[in-house]
Amino acid sequence: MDANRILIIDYGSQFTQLIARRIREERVYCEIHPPTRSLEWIREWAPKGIVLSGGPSSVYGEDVPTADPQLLHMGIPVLGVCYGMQLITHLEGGVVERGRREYGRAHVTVEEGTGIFDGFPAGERTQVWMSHGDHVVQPPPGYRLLASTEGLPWAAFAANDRPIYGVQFHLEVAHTTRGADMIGNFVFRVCGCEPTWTAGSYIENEIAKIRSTVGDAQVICGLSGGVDSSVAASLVHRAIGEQLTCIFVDTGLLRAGERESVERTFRAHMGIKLEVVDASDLFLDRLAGVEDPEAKRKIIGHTFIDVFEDASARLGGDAQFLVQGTLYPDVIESLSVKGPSATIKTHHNVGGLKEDMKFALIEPLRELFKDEVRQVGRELGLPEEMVGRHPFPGPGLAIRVLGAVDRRELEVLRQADTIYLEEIRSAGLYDDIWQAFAVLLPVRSVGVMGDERTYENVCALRAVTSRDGMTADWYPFPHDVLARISTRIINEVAGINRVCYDISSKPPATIEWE
Ligand SMILES: Nc1ncnc2c1ncn2[C@@H]1O[C@H](COP(=O)(O)OP(=O)(O)OP(=O)(O)O)[C@@H](O)[C@H]1O
Ligand SMILES: O=c1[nH]c(=O)c2[nH+]cn([C@@H]3O[C@H](COP(=O)(O)O)[C@@H](O)[C@H]3O)c2[nH]1
Ligand SMILES: NC(=O)CC[C@H](N)C(=O)O
Ligand SMILES: [Mg+2]
Repeated sequence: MDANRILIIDYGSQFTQLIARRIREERVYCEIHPPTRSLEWIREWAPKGIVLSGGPSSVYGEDVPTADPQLLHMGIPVLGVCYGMQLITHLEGGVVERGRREYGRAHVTVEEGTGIFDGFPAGERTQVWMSHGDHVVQPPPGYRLLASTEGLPWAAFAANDRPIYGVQFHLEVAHTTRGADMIGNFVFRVCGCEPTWTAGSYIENEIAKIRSTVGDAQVICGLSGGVDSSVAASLVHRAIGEQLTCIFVDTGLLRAGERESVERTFRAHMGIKLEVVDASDLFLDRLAGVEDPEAKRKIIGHTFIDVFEDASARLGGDAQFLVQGTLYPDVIESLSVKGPSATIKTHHNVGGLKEDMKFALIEPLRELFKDEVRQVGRELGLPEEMVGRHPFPGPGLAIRVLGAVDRRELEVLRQADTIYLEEIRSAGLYDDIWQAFAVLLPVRSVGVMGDERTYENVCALRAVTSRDGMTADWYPFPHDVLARISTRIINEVAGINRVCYDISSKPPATIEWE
């Protein structure tokens, strides 16, 4: 286990994940946990430093998340960001006041170039990003000023006798120009971490963990052909070899030709036992008439597990473990166990699991972001055609045919999606885009084709750029490419007479429509 690790306590800020990203970019391992973790738990976890995130609450509010005041006296360095700084102030006897809301760009002047400002000359003015309504008016006794802005006398402070720091601004966002320097200073200079967190060290740790968990039991892996499950399978295979069998489920919700292409690539590159199960009737029957997106997701999650249990019994083995390619964002967005962040949607492989499932889960990528998984995949020697694939969600086309799903609509969407991706590839844009897909809307519009009136479905196209799927922006296609895609879909796909392009970012939208 990596001894160089930082604990992030999540007070519910939309930027908490970014703090984790920035720390990992410095090659230091970190995890996000809720404010309810006890001091004993923290001592056991043994972080070299603790970051208290921002959050929507006010320290004087009722029932607001807090911390044990002893947290600041454990001998572990602490950095409070925004709400985190206000909380330190409150716990240590300073004063926080409401008023003077400030959002966006500001400039701090560094008073003292030490600690997190190491290497900043005193008097340096640097751009930061603010998002707060409360602020520190009087620091706790024994704290001194590190930085201020024109309107904000206490923009950053430090305790005199302990490595405790607070910043009112968000050093984790890209708009804080020297935020990475400040985070680097905290983890290396203040906490004394080493930059040991690499894909290679991660693989070694995980292999050891998997071996000791599994022993000589049989293991199955839900393999979708996507990046995450391929990397997970390859990692587990390295750990336990022939004890692993992969199961690819044809859900009836896959894209055109997907089953064949996954089988082909996997058999060519992986050398792992593979079972292909056709469960399309089961999935489609259970989904018949179901309109609500969350209900659809839960049915799909349960059905996956039923199919895995069935396949495991048929294979004669009593597999005790199920490997899934679950990632950190799946977990963060599905559950609120990690803290006060809200449930956005139930990813089929997390919140959608059956309660009485007979497998124990092995999820070696559960703490990683997508781009980190790609790095691990490259390190494991997987081909670029697997590692560079756009993500495709387990619930597949069921969350892209909006509302109730049937075979006819799935087929219409499949045709549109194929054309869309063909054109993206032939324009050479596949690798510039993080994820692209078509959505079939349950809306019909009037058109005219060859002098005949048509009354058919609308198709929406989505393409986004992103780094880890947590935030995303719409992709600015060249207009001629959009024009070609639209013409081809309307001309070639019976059932669609209008094409729209989705220009929403995440947040406030999400990448998928359901
Ligand atoms: N058709 C499928 N057959 C078997 N398992 C599946 C299938 N689809 C999804 N899964 C399981 O659900 C997990 C989560 O799916 P998800 O789409 O997030 O990951 P992925 O498919 O492995 O990678 P990617 O995000 O690149 O598509 C997968 O890692 C896999 O374990
Ligand atoms: O395996 C999955 N099971 C799911 O239930 C699921 N829901 C969304 N996604 C994928 O996750 C990323 C973020 O999607 P959203 O912005 O729509 O939440 C995007 O890449 C989505 O395609 C899923 N993947
Ligand atoms: N982003 C934050 O952490 C905000 C903290 C606090 N609620 C404020 O408005 O000042
Ligand atoms: Mg997938």
